Amino acid sequence: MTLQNPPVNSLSLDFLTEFCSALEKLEMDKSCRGVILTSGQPKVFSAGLDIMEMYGKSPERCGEFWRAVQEMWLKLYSSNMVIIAAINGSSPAGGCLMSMTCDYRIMADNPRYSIGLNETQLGIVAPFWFKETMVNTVGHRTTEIALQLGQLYSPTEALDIGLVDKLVPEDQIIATATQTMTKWLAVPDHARQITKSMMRKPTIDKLMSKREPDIQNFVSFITKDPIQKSLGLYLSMLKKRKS
Ligand SMILES: CCCCC/C=C\C/C=C\CC/C=C/CC(=O)SCCNC(=O)CCNC(=O)[C@H](O)C(C)(C)COP(=O)(O)OP(=O)(O)OC[C@H]1O[C@@H](n2cnc3c(N)ncnc32)[C@H](O)[C@@H]1OP(=O)(O)O
Repeated sequence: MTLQNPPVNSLSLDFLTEFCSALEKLEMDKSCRGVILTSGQPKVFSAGLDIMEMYGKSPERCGEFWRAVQEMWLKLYSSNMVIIAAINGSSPAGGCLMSMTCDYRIMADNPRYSIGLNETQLGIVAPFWFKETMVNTVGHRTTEIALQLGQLYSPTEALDIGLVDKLVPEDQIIATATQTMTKWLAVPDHARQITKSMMRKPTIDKLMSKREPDIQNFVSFITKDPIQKSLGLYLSMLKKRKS
């Protein structure tokens, strides 16, 4: 699957809805056992959640957006398929979350790229299921530091902490992902799927049992004046950086 939402593959409500529907089709297609997730945009895997969906929007719209974010996470994290992230660009925040739901992460070895959960840098807080996905990937202590600082890691640093599994030159990323897929698909599906579910079920069940309160929490947090102000400042910083 190639992410195509120019310019930076930000995860808007429309994009998430289309993504989930495409993933569901593949999930139901018995001939499809694995997916390589990559970006069709230069330099960026995904810029994370579309900040415009969280800024100046009505509570109803924010709730609808958050349900779509939950759905994307649930579909990816609980997929029966092998999902390999070919991270061919920067992957902050929601982009990092998306990568962490995959079974294996291969990143382009380019020091200009970065990956991590940088929410605190925007004045917002990574929800418990973002946090738990990171704990399940890199461990508790590393997550504690990463989340409080809102740390973005270079590919080499990300490899060091286990946030990604392999670095390769960018032009070899799909070939490496394909070779890796062959190795993963050599394992009998049922045994691998049960094992994957055993590892991830507690985190998935936790969100499933708290979906509505999690949406309420998000809406009440994101619509607060100081949070809106932080997001506004961050957006203008992003635009200014360009000029
Ligand atoms: C106890 C209480 C607990 C309560 C908890 C409850 C709920 C939790 C609440 C909130 C959690 C919300 C979680 C959010 C997670 C997220 O994903 S937030 C998004 C974070 N993303 C970022 O910080 C990335 C920002 N972007 C960049 O750093 C760069 O754009 C890039 C990705 C590195 C690419 O750089 P590049 O130079 O190639 O591109 P530009 O910077 O020039 O960008 C082009 C264009 O795109 C716009 N843009 C970039 N990122 C986003 C984005 N995420 N959303 C929307 N728009 C984006 C940028 O502004 C440019 O626009 P233009 O100037 O109009 O062209």
